[in-house]
Amino acid sequence: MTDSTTSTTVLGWPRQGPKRELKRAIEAYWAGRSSADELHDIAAALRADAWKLLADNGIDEVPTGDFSYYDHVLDAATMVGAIPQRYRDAADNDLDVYFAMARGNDTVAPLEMTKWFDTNYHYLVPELSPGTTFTADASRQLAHLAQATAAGHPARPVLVGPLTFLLLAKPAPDAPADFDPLTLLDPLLEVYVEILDQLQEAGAQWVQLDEPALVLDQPATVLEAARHALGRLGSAMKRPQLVVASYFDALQGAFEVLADAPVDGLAIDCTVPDNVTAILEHGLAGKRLVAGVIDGRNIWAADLDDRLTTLRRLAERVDDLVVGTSCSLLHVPLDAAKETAVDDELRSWLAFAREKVLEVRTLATALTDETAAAPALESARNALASRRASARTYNDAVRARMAAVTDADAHRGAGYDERRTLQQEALGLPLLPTTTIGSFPQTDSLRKARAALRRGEIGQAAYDATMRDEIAAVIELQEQLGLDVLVHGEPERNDMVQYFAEQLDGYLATTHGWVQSYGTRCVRPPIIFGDVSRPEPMTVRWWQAAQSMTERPVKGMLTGPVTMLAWSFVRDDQPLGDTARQVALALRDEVSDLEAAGCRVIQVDEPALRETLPLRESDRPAYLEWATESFRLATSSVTDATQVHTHMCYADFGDIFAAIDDLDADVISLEATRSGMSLADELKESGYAKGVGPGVYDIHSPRVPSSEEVRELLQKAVDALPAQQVWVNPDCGLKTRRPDEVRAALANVVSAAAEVREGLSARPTTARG
Ligand SMILES: Nc1nc2c(c(=O)[nH]1)N[C@@H](CNc1ccc(C(=O)N[C@@H](CCC(=O)N[C@@H](CCC(=O)N[C@@H](CCC(=O)O)C(=O)O)C(=O)O)C(=O)O)cc1)CN2
Ligand code: MET
Ligand SMILES: [Zn+2]
Repeated sequence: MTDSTTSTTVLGWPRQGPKRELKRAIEAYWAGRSSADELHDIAAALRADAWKLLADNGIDEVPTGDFSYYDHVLDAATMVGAIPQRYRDAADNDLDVYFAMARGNDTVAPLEMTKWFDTNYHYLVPELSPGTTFTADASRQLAHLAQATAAGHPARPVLVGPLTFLLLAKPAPDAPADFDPLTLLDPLLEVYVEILDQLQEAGAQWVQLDEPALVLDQPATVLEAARHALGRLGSAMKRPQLVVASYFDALQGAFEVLADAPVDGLAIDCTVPDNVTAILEHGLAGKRLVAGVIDGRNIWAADLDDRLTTLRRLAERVDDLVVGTSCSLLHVPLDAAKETAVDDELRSWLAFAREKVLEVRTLATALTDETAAAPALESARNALASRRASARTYNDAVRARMAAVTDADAHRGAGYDERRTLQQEALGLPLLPTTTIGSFPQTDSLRKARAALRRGEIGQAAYDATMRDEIAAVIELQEQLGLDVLVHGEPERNDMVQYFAEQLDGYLATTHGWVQSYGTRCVRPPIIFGDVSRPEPMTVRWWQAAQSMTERPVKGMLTGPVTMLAWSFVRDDQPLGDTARQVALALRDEVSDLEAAGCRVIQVDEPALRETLPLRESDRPAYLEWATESFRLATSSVTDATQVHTHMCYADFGDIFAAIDDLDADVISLEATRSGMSLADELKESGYAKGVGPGVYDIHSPRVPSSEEVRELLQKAVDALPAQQVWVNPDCGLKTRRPDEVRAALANVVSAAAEVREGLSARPTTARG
């Protein structure tokens, strides 16, 4: 960096590669089709390409160590030696121990996985206990740093910070339940000190410590711990300069802690106006500011004039200004220019990771030399003007319909008890009814058929026939297994959000826009660019096909409005609640059409309801209001005898039981296995009184649970809850599992349900059917 130009960086970068090469390499290693060395080579080449792309596009300092084989929180756990003994015993080399923690193996279940703040990225929850001894292992960080340095890139290792690490961790199974991981702060800090020493020794000028947990509502004790932690790291004898990064929301009280800390820089999310105000008001006491003015989480080309104004104001207040992204670009796809199926006008509105790098560069250039940046600023201005003026974002019919929505539209006719009676009459289900969450394995042959259709190698009729065959096989399997409420298996879906987005107006699906969701699993979040409506039925023919093959009820299967938003890139030009209502009305049409076709059980999945909950408590009531209302708007057109199901997975449901109740769904299935069915007690305490299926089969692991394991979990559920309330189902859909795993696991689920049912009928007082 020279004095005359403003420096640039990004807080992190997508890991999968332009063609998801990392995914393929890791899955090949898992399948025994390639060696660890082959995996390491492919990964190293992807890192080299990524850093070169950054450097070629004017990024001065590249992030390193954020490139993970599975998850950066798991990497942090490994780095500090927080590896529970059962994983050390479960494999004979470090890489396989790592993957055992991530996804389990034949001998051990994986760590719990949950959402990274309010994103669709998932991390593995570190397990800590009073006996945890931290040990430093910076080998990964050192190797990546050495690789970048050798390639000539100024590099900045990125580490999950010690506070966020502890705040995201949970007590190990053998720890006292009230054990607070924060009590381990001091020993953990000593390990960080050691790692910082090693990184400095290896030539790192700067290290980035990610502390996004500081944007959550934290009690004074945690802010005090933050002060203490940064004090300790800041006073380390030998260390690189430290930049502490926070993102996703306003820092509020934590701002002062950071501004006062004896560290050298702060990376602050400057897409949050409160954060900019705090910097302008209080300054940063001489620290470097990595100003995160480019949104790392959405895909709209930025208003560069507006961003430049912000940067100029910041530049007056801080001495050392670096232009950057608000967070890691992990959450956006790589390259909008690759979306050649999108017309030029629409594509000009988009900025994926590569385009965001160019925006960062343009802003930095403009700060010192506006003439040099003028052409880029001008083209950004044009793109923005074209989007703002476009008729494609506006639909009169949708607007008129939104305006006509009444309160009654968002409410069922009768109350739950009355509906329950009518539904039981219509469906005649046994006690502890068994069902699945919707998807059956997405096999290679299904994906190949879809790819062939896309390439024009087969026609629509042949494709549909393949899907019908699959539906027939899935229906037959469920009948053989003895499940009570069946599903068609979702073979036709590439993804539960993208599939619907492709059929809705106002939505744009991408071809190459992959974003990591967890481990090697990726999604292509579609883009809501305009008013949303449903031109024609989306699922009815698949449901009809399935129902024509069986006497048992088949669930209609849709993705709910909140999840459609949460797993898409959303408009930034209208309130989220308005977009949610538009999607809800489109889904309402589908719900009505399913019911008209004879469907009596309709599931509308809302797995993203919890993750979309604003990080700050003060923003939550308004969100929950529009979120629950839009779900009810989507589902309330049906008669009382039609059973509405919903489903949610991997979340702490504790803080949203009231909202779950507000959805007024007749039955909800929830993930519960990895937390050992502690959910059942929480449900009991909450007083939740509608149908509920706490999951008894962890579908995120290839492990097949034994019938005994399932029975124990289910027994816990019926011990806590009235049996007539309880449904039996896996934690989530089965699309990521292999057919043989699914058959074996579901057989155990069904037999466990039968055993528990039998046990209950031996004690008739607890089981009124
Ligand atoms: N959007 C979303 N978010 C979610 C979930 C979800 O289901 N959807 N579930 C939770 C967990 N997240 C998940 C995310 C992804 C996957 C997943 O299985 N993803 C698949 C891709 C799914 C997909 O889009 N499939 C397409 C494209 C498949 C593909 O890779 N095709 C090949 C070619 C086909 C071939 O020859 O194999 C290609 O395009 O290169 C299809 O089936 O049509 C993967 O990573 O492998 C599962 C769970 C939370 N968040
Ligand atoms: C991530 S929630 C998934 C729900 C969906 N119906 C499925 O089974 O795949
Ligand atoms: Zn799920």
